[in-house]
Amino acid sequence: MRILVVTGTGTDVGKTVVVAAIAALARAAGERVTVVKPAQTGVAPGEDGDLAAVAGLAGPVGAVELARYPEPLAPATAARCAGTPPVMAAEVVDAVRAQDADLVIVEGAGGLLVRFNDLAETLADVAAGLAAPVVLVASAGLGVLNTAALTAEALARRGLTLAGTVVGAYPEHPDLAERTNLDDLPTVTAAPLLGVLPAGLGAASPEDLLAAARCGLGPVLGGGWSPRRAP
Ligand SMILES: Nc1ncnc2c1ncn2[C@@H]1O[C@H](COP(=O)(O)OP(=O)(O)OP(=O)(O)O)[C@@H](O)[C@H]1O
Ligand SMILES: C[C@H](N)[C@H](N)CCCCCC(=O)O
Ligand SMILES: [Mg+2]
Repeated sequence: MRILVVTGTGTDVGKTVVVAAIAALARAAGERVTVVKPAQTGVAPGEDGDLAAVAGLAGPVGAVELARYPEPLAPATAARCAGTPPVMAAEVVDAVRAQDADLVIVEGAGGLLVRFNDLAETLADVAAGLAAPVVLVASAGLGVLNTAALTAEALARRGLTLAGTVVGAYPEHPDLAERTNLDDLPTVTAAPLLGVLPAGLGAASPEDLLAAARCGLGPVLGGGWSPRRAP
């Protein structure tokens, strides 16, 4: 079973779309895919969260959501507000390891060091517990070089592997920063740019999502990149 941890340079940068694109490619290759969302915030009980979005974009996948909090906040804060138990990194690790799938993709909430609980556990602890590589989903525009570099540094400090960066929502008419960022992201993260997905895919059909994934991520996935096998 391969495991991939997906984080972002922030919230709303296209992590869910990138998760769906990777899941669609894996499904098209005949793989059984499960997506794990440790903590879904900002969504009420019964409403569609990120896992429903992934299923709508990528087709049927295994889906595991360990906790849901209605306030649109970091999971630790949202759990405190709700007065319900927070998610612990060890339970995320256990839930991932319990899956019967060829590929398990774990999507964090917001960026890497957003806290799951008041013990200051984050997605970085989950990646460490799983010895899994991390994919960084980056925003496209001015400001991302700093947040991408900070994320890469935080991963390196913890001995975690940054598989590379994917720009989650690239505009049709990029400005100067959006164009030059494609050159600079690999430099400031010391990791490859794995792909670029066009903006607007959140509303795409499964067919269009798969086509965009093949163009925007397929050459990388087909070119030998693969998540490290879990121990
Ligand atoms: N179903 C959808 N229809 C239209 N737009 C969408 C849809 N889902 C996401 N988007 C848009 O795509 C962009 C990226 O959203 P996405 O949910 O992938 O971000 P994220 O990085 O996963 O955020 P989070 O930290 O909340 O998980 C946002 O601008 C969002 O408004
Ligand atoms: C509600 C939102 N869409 C995310 N799920 C949570 C993002 C938390 C970000 C916290 C922060 O970095 O300040
Ligand atoms: Mg998301």
